[in-house]
Amino acid sequence: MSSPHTIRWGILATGGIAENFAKDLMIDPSTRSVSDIKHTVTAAASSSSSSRAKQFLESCKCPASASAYGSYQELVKDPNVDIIYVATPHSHHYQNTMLCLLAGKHVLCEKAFTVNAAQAKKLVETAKKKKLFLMEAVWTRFFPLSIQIRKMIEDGELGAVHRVIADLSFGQDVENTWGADGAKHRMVNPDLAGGAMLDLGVYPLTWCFQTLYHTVPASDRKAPSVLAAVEKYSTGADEKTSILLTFPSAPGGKHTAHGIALTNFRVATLPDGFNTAKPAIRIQGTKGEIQVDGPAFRPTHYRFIPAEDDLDPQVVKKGSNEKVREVECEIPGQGMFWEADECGRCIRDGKLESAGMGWEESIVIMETMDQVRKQGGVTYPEKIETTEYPVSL
Ligand SMILES: NC(=O)C1=CN([C@@H]2O[C@H](COP(=O)(O)OP(=O)(O)OC[C@H]3O[C@@H](n4cnc5c(N)ncnc54)[C@H](OP(=O)(O)O)[C@@H]3O)[C@@H](O)[C@H]2O)C=CC1
Ligand SMILES: O=C1OC[C@@H](O)[C@H](O)[C@H]1O
Repeated sequence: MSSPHTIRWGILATGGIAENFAKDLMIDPSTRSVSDIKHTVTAAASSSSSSRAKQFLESCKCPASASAYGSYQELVKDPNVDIIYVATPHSHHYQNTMLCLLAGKHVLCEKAFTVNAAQAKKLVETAKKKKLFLMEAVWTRFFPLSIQIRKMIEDGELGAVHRVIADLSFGQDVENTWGADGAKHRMVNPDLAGGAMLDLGVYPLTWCFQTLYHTVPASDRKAPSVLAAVEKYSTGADEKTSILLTFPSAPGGKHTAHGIALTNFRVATLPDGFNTAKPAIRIQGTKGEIQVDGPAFRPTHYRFIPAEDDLDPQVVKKGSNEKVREVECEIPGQGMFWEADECGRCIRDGKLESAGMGWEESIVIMETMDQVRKQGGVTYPEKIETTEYPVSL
């Protein structure tokens, strides 16, 4: 057996998700039955200070040899780094990712990829030109659960898929309840491209796209039409966003399908939290339905409910459907290592983009979100919408 390929990560920013990601990189891949890829963290950078970066590396139990930088500019020059994980707020993804690419580093950039589609296209153009790997960090797509569900759809187990309903809502009233500075929190602060859609809505959109778009042959994929209802906080960021997508060419035939993506900061997907075994996502086909229990970003359980032969609504049936299949997909850690493994394999194999979260699909999703924002009148400051580089934020 050949030895595993080791990928050397640099972590750009030291906030909440950077910590989860770096800790996942440190988990032995054999615990998830992976033997071809290994990860190490060789550097981290904080825009506040090198001591913050050092403290971060220590708390994530990264190797003692890892370098701690007090600026992102220093990190991108480190020759011991292969790929950089960008974990800043949405507003900064374009500038930070461009910095890495222009310095010759591969990049995994947190969701939402950018503020708008124009920025996403520029990053892709740059990665292509510089022959570098680039991927939006939609970790959920790389869970075995997501891969299994996409395969079931591709294999026709659901028949013709006509509707997907997906929700990720936190009833948190962020602006008013997250302390005196609640309105400045990255989730609702327009200066940081906050808002329910860019922060949470990407997950219900991911479920609509990975089931209704990704599962049809690439040559048949067509962008959906978009209808949105959007309500805003006093900050100007969206707090309730409901999106109705019509996909012209859905899996299982040449029919249309509706994708309904819901996100909301005032009410939760389930009022009793995320632990209840209730669906946050429903994928409905002519042969049956898959229900995925929430939360939409890190689901661990789904059930397949085959359609009854007799769907006559006049016939009232009692008792349980014995053909229902419950599937538990355990996650040994936070679950961010699967997207990291994908980056490692792509870099090892000289691929610039991942088949699981390809450039074109990230761009189509950003275009969808551009349309939602336009319909809902959500705007962000020009300096974070621009494709100019460099811009100081
Ligand atoms: N995949 C997932 O499950 C999750 C993804 N995310 C995504 O990750 C990104 C970061 O989110 P999260 O870690 O929760 O955010 P945090 O606020 O916890 O961290 C963001 C970090 O970005 C850096 N930063 C640079 N400039 C700024 C600025 N002007 N304001 C605030 N922070 C700045 C800071 O690090 P430093 O001082 O070290 O430079 C800061 O700690 C977002 O894109 C979010 O959507 C978030 C949560 C979960
Ligand atoms: O990506 C995310 O998923 C989990 C949420 O807690 C977080 O706010 C969001 O950014």
